Amino acid sequence: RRHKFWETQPVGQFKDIGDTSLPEGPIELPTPLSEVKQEPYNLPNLYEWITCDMSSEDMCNEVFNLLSNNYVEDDENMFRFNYSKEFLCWAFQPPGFFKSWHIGVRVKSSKKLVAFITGVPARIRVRDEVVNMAEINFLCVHKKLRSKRLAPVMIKEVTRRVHLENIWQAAYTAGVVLPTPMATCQYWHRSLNPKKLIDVGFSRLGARMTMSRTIKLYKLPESTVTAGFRKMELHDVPAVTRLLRTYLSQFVVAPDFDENDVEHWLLPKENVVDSYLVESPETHEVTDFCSFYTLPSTILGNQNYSTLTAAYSYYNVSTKTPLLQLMNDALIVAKQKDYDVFNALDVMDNESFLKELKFGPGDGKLHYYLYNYRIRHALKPSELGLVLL
Ligand SMILES: COc1cccc(CC(=N)NC(=O)c2cccnc2OC2CCNCC2)c1
Repeated sequence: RRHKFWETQPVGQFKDIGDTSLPEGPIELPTPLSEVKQEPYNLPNLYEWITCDMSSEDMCNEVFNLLSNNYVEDDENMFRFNYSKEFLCWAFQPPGFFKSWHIGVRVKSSKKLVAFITGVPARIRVRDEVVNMAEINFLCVHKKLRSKRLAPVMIKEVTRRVHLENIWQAAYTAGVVLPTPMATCQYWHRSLNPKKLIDVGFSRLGARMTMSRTIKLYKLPESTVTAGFRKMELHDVPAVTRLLRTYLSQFVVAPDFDENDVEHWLLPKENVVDSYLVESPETHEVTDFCSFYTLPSTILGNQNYSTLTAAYSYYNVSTKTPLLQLMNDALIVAKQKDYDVFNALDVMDNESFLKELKFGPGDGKLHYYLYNYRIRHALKPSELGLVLL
């Protein structure tokens, strides 16, 4: 019964791998809006759809609580993502967002929220085509309702609502292999608080290593080293947009950010996203940029700690400061802000600094997917310029 659902969907199928006769691009053509199913898909009897209005505090709380207790855990079920409420409100409401793409499932009787899925609009370039897509994320079914086949109907419903907005492609990631990854990335972790990471079982003491030797190994300077390194501010949006668009143009798949997108996704927001840039002291030109987003994890079953604070590498551009030095300054800032760990994928040019900055490989992979868009060969991570939350 592997992939019974995905075999029915317009995605690259395993049987098509290597079939060079199939053209790159959309798999199915758009249908006239009048032919898109007008009413929601049927849910099992006890459940009903709800469109989640994330501008409502109560709704934000319900979504936060569902995800906090039921969203993605690591392979050993020791940690669970714990996105903050302000992070979720930010993630769901970028420029041009559609409320109808914030989809929940309630129990009819109790009105309890038991499942969720979101889409946000994104212009994503694939080679030289800019495609209007939906970024699908935060698919979550309550632990008690797993294997009731709710996920396929939720995916079909968000697809239907995306089609109603005349959008026919999507991008998503998963820790599992589905038909068919457009890229498969390795994740890496850089310890900032090695003692806590070892205490909670995130890391293990290296062979022939003592704790004090390990703490010394990961020690970072108290302050950043690059002249002109500072937090990004609103007036930097045009310069950062130019820098980012030029940098991302080299990748096969990357967001087509404009100034509105940069203002939303990259302007620093407390406890959500941090962005820094290098402004040349001589010319006042913005030459480099680095950013990370804040995604804590609940530590499941540890007496001394309840939360792992993690920074996730977002978009980084180096044109003058060596990327190694720029990212070391990002580590220094993350340590100053008391993060426990700094995570990164081996996408873009990240491979060039991971080992040297003492990142260790994680125990899993993150697979990237496109919906209704065929890429002839899976991309190398270094060809991918897209980071999803
Ligand atoms: C440490 O706490 C965890 C809690 C849940 C899962 C994992 C492992 C994992 N699955 N990690 C990643 O997917 C990951 C590792 C490095 C960078 N980005 C990542 O995922 C991002 C992007 C995809 N959506 C989730 C966050 C770790």
